[in-house]
Amino acid sequence: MQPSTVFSFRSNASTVEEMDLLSLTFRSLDLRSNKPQPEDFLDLKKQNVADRDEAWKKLRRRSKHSKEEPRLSPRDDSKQLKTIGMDEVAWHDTAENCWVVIHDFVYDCTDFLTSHPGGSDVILEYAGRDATLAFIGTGHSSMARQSLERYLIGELPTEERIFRVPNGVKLTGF
Ligand code: HEM
Repeated sequence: MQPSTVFSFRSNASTVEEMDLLSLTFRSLDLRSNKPQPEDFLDLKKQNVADRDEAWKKLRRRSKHSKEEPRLSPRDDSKQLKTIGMDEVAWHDTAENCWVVIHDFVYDCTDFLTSHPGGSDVILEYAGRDATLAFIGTGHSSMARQSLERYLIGELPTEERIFRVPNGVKLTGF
């Protein structure tokens, strides 16, 4: 029997668009991809709740039959990652010392800041904080997602995670 997991998430999203971005984040994780496809956005723009439900169901069916291996960064699951809490991450919030959290993994992007194609400012805005939604929302390529691995230094403790739980991605209510 699968152990049950309590999943809670608090969000500051107040508009429909923000909520959509939020649910897309979860949805894309549910589909085992870090990046929602353009057609997913089109489907979700539908205002009618019944239409939306149908769109979700279609996406679910697609993910069920997908041959793609489930994978969130990092690739090498056997690598023992250091556990780093948000209280520690928060101290690294400057251009000289810049950590961000994406999908519950902690990245030190200090050396990458000046070479980031999107500029250093956009990352610095999230220095010492969770940058998952921003990272997904700006539509990074698979190359960009892979390059994250180079900066990986740890992961959040289980109780602080939003996106990953010990038995895999656990998302409900969507
Ligand atoms: C360590 C984390 C990050 C890595 C490794 C990374 C990597 C990259 C890469 C490789 C690109 C080139 C385009 C692509 O391949 O998708 C890119 C573009 C971009 N990134 Fe990031 N990124 C990171 C974090 C962020 C964050 C937190 C934001 C916040 C908003 C952001 C915003 C952007 C934007 C706006 C572009 C587009 C630049 C353009 O096309 O002019 N990135 N990033």
